[in-house]
Amino acid sequence: MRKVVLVTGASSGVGRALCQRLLEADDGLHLCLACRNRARAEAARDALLAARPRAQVSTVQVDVSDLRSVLRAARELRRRFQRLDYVYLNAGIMPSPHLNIKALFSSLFSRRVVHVLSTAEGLLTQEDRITADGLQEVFVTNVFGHFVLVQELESLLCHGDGPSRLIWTSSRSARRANFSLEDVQHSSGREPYSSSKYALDLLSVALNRNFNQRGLFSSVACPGTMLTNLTYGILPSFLWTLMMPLIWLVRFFANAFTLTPSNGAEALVWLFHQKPESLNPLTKYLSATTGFGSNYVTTQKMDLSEDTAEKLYQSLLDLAQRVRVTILDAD
Ligand SMILES: NC(=O)C1=CN([C@@H]2O[C@H](COP(=O)(O)OP(=O)(O)OC[C@H]3O[C@@H](n4cnc5c(N)ncnc54)[C@H](OP(=O)(O)O)[C@@H]3O)[C@@H](O)[C@H]2O)C=CC1
Ligand SMILES: CC(C)=CCC[C@@H](C)[C@H]1CC[C@H]2C3=C(CC[C@]12C)[C@@]1(C)CCC(=O)C[C@@H]1CC3
Repeated sequence: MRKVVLVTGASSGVGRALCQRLLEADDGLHLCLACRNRARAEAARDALLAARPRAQVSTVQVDVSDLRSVLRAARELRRRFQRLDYVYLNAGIMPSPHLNIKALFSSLFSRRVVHVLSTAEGLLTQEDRITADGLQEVFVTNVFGHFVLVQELESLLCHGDGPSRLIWTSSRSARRANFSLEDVQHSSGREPYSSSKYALDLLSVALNRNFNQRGLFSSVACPGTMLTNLTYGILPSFLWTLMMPLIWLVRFFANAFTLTPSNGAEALVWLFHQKPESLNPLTKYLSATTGFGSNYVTTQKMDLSEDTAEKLYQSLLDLAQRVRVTILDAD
């Protein structure tokens, strides 16, 4: 039977490159591209099939920031499939980023330069907004919409017939100091992106605790810094092009500059090939590229407590319950 792999945010960037690399490794897969824009999803599907005609590629429309759309997509997936072997929870946003140029320059002359250039600590803030469901957009897109999707797909993921896998696209910029259990949506801070990535690291740990016995395993990967629509929102493409000689030099010291989405997909593809029991739930798997352009996977112990992970999980369960009631009342 063909393995079924669902990828959110498959229409561009690392999600699209991941699909291409998965089919290069095994064109006997069924890939389902979960995208918010139908035309971009179809274009990605056509390009994948042109390169691998033997593969099966389908699309499903989902806007993970809109919970009605998530419920609709999950219903459609339950209708189409009996099981999902892998779900890549990859769609993500960083809206209206502001790069602190002064902090960037001073970091270039500090001893923490490699750390700052790998994590963007102290360099970036964002403007968040509230969605029609009354939730913070970065939180709902990067974390909560995916959480509700996983809940809705439970019957396809916990089927008792071998393990299923969740693989989250996190980030090296996930930072404990930017997350608070009292404000899980980061409604009162200026670093919602970092907070959301830290929240999904916690969530992955909690999902392992609650679902491993039922055959569902969750992992967290970071693709490194790549040139995608997300990073072109931070600086325009011509500036990236101008900085490229400097970045190639920096890459000899900072392995996080994977630069292309295909390089960035390294850890996500590597995880696909691993036995879930062999993975550490408290480890983040990082794509890395050497100064000479070779890709490899490295690991980082996540800076979190299992107690906080469980508390976040419980608060997301509560929130999901409340939101469902509101949606059902309105319909
Ligand atoms: N670029 C980088 O350096 C890094 C990126 N990441 C993470 O990688 C992931 C992919 O980003 P990347 O490839 O860089 O950027 P892209 O902007 O190229 O890709 C983001 C993908 O998410 C989709 N998406 C965004 N919002 C929604 C939504 N509401 N519903 C459904 N899909 C949505 C986009 O769809 P559409 O095509 O319609 O816009 C797109 O396919 C993100 O989670 C990001 O945080 C992590 C570390 C570094
Ligand atoms: C000289 C040089 C390397 C300049 C680049 C400066 C900045 C534009 C980058 C430095 C650290 C980068 C970074 C990201 C974006 C680009 C930088 C701020 C991310 C925030 C992209 C999305 C992530 O998930 C994490 C990345 C951390 C590092």
